Amino acid sequence: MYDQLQEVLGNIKPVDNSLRGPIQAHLDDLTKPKGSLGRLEEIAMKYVLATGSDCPILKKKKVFCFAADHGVAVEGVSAFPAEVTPQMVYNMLNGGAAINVLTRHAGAGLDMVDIGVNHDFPDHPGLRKCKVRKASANMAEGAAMTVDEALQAVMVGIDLAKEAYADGYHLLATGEMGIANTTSAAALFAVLLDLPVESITGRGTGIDDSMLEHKISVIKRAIETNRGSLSTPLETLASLGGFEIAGICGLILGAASVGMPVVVDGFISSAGAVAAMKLSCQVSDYLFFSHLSNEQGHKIIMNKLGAKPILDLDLRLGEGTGAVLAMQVIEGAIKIYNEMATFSGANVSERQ
Ligand SMILES: Cc1cc2ncn([C@H]3O[C@H](COP(=O)(O)O)[C@@H](O)[C@H]3O)c2cc1C
Ligand SMILES: O=C(O)c1cccnc1
Repeated sequence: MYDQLQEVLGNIKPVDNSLRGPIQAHLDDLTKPKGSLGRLEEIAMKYVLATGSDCPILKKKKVFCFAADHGVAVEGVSAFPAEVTPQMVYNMLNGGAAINVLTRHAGAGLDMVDIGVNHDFPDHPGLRKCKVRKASANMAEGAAMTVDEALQAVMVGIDLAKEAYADGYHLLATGEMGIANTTSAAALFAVLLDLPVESITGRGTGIDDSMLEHKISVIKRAIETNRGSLSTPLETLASLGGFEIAGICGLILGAASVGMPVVVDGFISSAGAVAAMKLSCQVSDYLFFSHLSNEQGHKIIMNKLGAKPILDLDLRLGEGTGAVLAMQVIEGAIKIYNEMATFSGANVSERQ
């Protein structure tokens, strides 16, 4: 499996920056003052570079919402019990969660992925059964996953991205559900981005001051406990991550390896993205960060990555909710690129 991952990493190519000039010339030729569509123009530039096509297509889009349980939940780091993870997966399969409403609104597909929930789900057309194990282990007492399990979860994400590409999807988004996963995400940021734990640990589902202090101490203990196995990004992901975060990392790598852009949701999905960025320095060319999460530290993380999230709506939910909203902004940017009239008179069909 390690060889398969290396092959995928080898297939992630830097975008062709020689296309920047012609793309900018087209944006400047659109019937508007130069630069007046602001970030929409940056987004169009990024999407066109990522796909490498002067006539970009953005029609089929899908959110993959990865669900998993976390052993560290027993430390009392979330405002909700672990049982909420499978309950929310059922809610999502029944169409009643926030992500269902927003994917319907956006005309996007939604696949739920059980990659590590501590529950046996019946078959359901909206559920991908890809469980690696029923919950990660408590990272405060040892590695959350073995390296082999983390690799398996990364490969699940890679395979789903490649399958979506083969099915004709143009844009993917990440989402997640897993009680206590802001604890894992914060631990990963602290180690992978060398940031102080206090600066990137937030209230998640809404914990109070004393629980926040406790959460910070649990994360510090997890980092100390796993100190001997944090030397590579994959080892760090295994020691401190979770199955859904590893799956998100894989989805990003798989999509980038076939030249398909991915929208990264909030705080937790960003941890999967950081792991992917540590495994491949080219992958960021294919990533859109959907929104600035209201979770403490996300701004510090975005600044450290030099990333400019598309939206800032004080969201702090996850599931892929910000990502699917941002997909619609990206769609607007691509319609602008493809459909506006130009000063020089060239229209889309002529460019085709
Ligand atoms: C009902 C409910 C729906 C959710 N949807 C996403 N999350 C979000 O909250 C969790 C992370 O926060 P923490 O680390 O504090 O547990 C994740 O499941 C995340 O997706 C939810 C949480 C709850 C309770
Ligand atoms: O931004 C997120 O992904 C997030 C923040 C808080 C709780 N759950 C998810």
